[in-house]
Formats: sequence, structure tokens, C-alpha cells
Amino acid sequence: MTEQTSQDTAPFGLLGRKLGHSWSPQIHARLGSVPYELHELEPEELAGFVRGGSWRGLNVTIPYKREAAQLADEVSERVLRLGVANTLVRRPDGTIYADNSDVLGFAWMLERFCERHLGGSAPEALGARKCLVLGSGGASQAIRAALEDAGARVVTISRTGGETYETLAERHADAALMVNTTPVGMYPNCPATPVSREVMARLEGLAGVLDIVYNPERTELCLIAEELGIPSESGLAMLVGQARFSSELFQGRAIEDELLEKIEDELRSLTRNVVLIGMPGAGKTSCGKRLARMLGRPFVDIDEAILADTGRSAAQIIQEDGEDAFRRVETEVTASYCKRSGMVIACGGGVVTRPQNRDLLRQNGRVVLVDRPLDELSDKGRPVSQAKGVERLAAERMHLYHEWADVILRCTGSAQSDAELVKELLRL
Ligand SMILES: Nc1ncnc2c1ncn2[C@@H]1O[C@H](COP(=O)(O)OP(=O)(O)O)[C@@H](O)[C@H]1O
Ligand SMILES: O=C(O)C1=C[C@@H](OP(=O)(O)O)[C@@H](O)[C@H](O)C1
Ligand SMILES: [Mg+2]
Repeated sequence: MTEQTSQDTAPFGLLGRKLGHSWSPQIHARLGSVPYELHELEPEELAGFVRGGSWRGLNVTIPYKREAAQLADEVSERVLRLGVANTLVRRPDGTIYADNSDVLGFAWMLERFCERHLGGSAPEALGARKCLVLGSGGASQAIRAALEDAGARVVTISRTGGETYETLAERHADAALMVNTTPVGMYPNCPATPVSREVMARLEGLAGVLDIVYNPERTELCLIAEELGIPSESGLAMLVGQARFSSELFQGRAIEDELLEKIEDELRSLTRNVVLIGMPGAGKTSCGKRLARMLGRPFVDIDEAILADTGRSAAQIIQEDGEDAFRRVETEVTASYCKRSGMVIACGGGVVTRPQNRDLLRQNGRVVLVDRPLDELSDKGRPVSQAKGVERLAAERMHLYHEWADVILRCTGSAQSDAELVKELLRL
């Protein structure tokens, strides 16, 4: 038996400047790279920590990927090619090896996407075809490398330079794939998109859209693609994929694809919101409160949040300022909660009256229609129901509730058992 050195037990970790948002500790815990610590360093602390600190394996994020490559004793071919590293491994002899698992993580995501949606492997689906890469920053490099490895003809679109967003539609209608590598659309500045619906609709050859942003789960770019019938995926698979290849290097063993897909599913289900919609008085608020308690998640009722924000109830705003004014406030408050993660959200019954609210709910949420027979709905304190009558309101809205919903909850008669049913329906 060999004696255990301090190097065998030294921690893994992530190196960067601001890391509050990171999902890496959770992912590496599932992959077996523990303990995994966060190191927020100032530029002048970097070299000392990398060369002399106590660590066994490190991930590196902005703004230190270039320095990480330079501080290593030996680098992989990928790092040599790109000049940036996101993985450092301390070898038994104390020397440092650098690799770039961003390229591998994206290549893994790309391969799976091509197999699932484009009818073959990445080289089969993309070989000699035009792929658009949005953005020319650090992340763009890794994505371009993976696409070039698959044989694609890569065109980089940026705000300045030869190929811009303005000329995209007229010059690249033949592109097969579009990949966003910019931070546009990333939480908390979401929804936002680097390419408008109008421009994407003009790209007639477009067969797939990928986004490396993973929060929200569906970026606006992906939602636009979905609406146009183009397969899309945002960046969770790349995140989990790069962690996998780093962990393999850290631990010196292979990790199976099945575990990766399991981790992706777990993260999706933990971070997705549960969004309740339905007729006023159907039981969204009552069911949502119980569901949140059951799942140990934060709960927000949009009407209550409006009251807290404005000091006036929904009914009061409608009566004093009119329904249009209320709808504007409702959209604002709905937007601010629906971009968060892991919440239970009870919407106001009228959320479906504004088409733009749909993507707000869907970007990070599974939408549940709380469906209760009309003759059981209370119109107490609900001016819209009182003014129109429940029957007419239902005639106007029911098709929208059904279109917007991912699943339908047929109410059981008790809010508690309704909440249990939602938990079951969404496998939470
Ligand atoms: N599953 C249920 N069965 C019977 N009554 C319910 C149920 N859920 C809620 N209620 C009652 O119906 C009324 C409206 O519920 P609420 O949760 O405020 O609906 P919403 O938020 O959809 O307008 C309340 O009086 C509530 O106690
Ligand atoms: O359906 C509507 O237009 C409304 C529903 C209410 O919420 P509930 O559905 O929770 O009653 C509240 O937002 C407002 O009175 C308007
Ligand atoms: Mg309510």
C-alpha cells in the first residue's frame, strides 16, 4: 500500500474572480470530485495560488483561462491551439498539466444534438455546412474549435467586424446551425436575444439552434427557435459535459454518459419553476402554497407580490387605474419572478391575456393548468370575473390556458391533494 500524501487528499475547486452563481460544486459532487471549493482571486493572487496552493485539480473560469494555460508546465494540444485552459491537474510529481474541457463539453453536446435532431453524427450532419457562431469572445473560440473538428464551415458574427448581425439574414440564409456564445439572454438580464425572431425566420436553411447560456433553461433565442419549429437546446449539457471531462482528468477514470444525463435531469428539475395558471378562483394560490411547502421551495403569488410592490391589491389597481394599467404591472412583476429558479409561482388568472407573458413563464418553468369546473369558481374580490361573468371569461381564455400549459391538473376537491398531484405529474 502506498502512503497517502497530502496531494491525494488536497481539494478540487474552481478558480475565478466572481463565482457566486456557480453550479460547479453541485455537479462535481455528483461526479465524485470532492471536496470542491470556490476560489475567488484577485489577479495578483493567481500565480501564487496556482503554483503553490494546496489543490489537486482546478477548473478555471473568466478572467483567468489564458493565465491558467501560461502557468502550466505542460498543456494539451487543445490548449496549445486555443491558448486558453479551463482545467488544471496537479500530477504526482508536482507538475501542472492544463487542458480545455470546454471544447470537449461542447463537442459532447453537439454530437448528441446532431444525433437527436439532425439525423446523424456531427461530422455527418455538419460536414462542409455553414455554422454561425454568435460572438467572438473567449467562449466563442472553444465552440469554433469543436465545430471545425466536425468539419463545419464556421462564420463568426459579431457587433463589429466583417460579419455583423445587420447583414446576417441576407448573407447567411444557407446556415445549418446557429450557436450563441455571447452572454446575451443570461440571467438576470433575461429574456433577451442576440438575434430577433424576424431575422431567424429569414434563415431558411436553419436546422438547429444552440445556446451556451444555461440559465434560464430556455433562453429567448431557444424559445424563438422552438416557435419557428427549429430544434434548439441551451447550454446545460455543455456545462455538465465540461465538468465531466475535467472530473475524468482529476480522478483519472472514465465517467459514463448515463450519469451525465441523470445529473442534467436532476439539475433541470431542481432549477425549473413550477408555474400555475388557470381561471380566477380555480385554486392556483392555495395549491401553490401547499406545493411549495411540500417541496421546500420558495413560493410567490404574483397578486401578492404586486400588493407588496405597489401597496395596492390587483382588484384596487383594476378599479382605480383600469385593466390595461394592471396588466402592465402584472407583466413586470411576473417577469421579475419567472426568471428566477426553483420557485413555485401562482400567476394571476389573466396572465394569458398578454401574449408576451408566455415566454416569461416558459423560459424557466413547467406550466401547470389548474382546471376546476366553472360552477365551482369563486368571483369574490375578482373584478374581472364579476364584470364579465365566469362563463364569458372562460370562453375567451380557456383555449389559451390549454395552449400555454405543459400539463393539466384536474382538481380533486382539496388543495392539498391537488398539490400532491402536481408533484406527481411533474415528477418532483
Ligand atoms: N382544490 C380546491 N377545492 C376546493 N376549493 C378550493 C380548492 N383550491 C382553492 N379552493 C378555494 O377556492 C377559492 C379560490 O382559491 P385561490 O387559491 O385563491 O384561487 P386562484 O388563486 O386560482 O384565484 C378559495 O376560497 C379557496 O379556499
Ligand atoms: O383573471 C383575472 O383577470 C384576474 C385574476 C386575479 O388573480 P386570481 O386568478 O388569482 O384570482 C387577479 O390577478 C386580478 O383580479 C385579475
Ligand atoms: Mg390567486
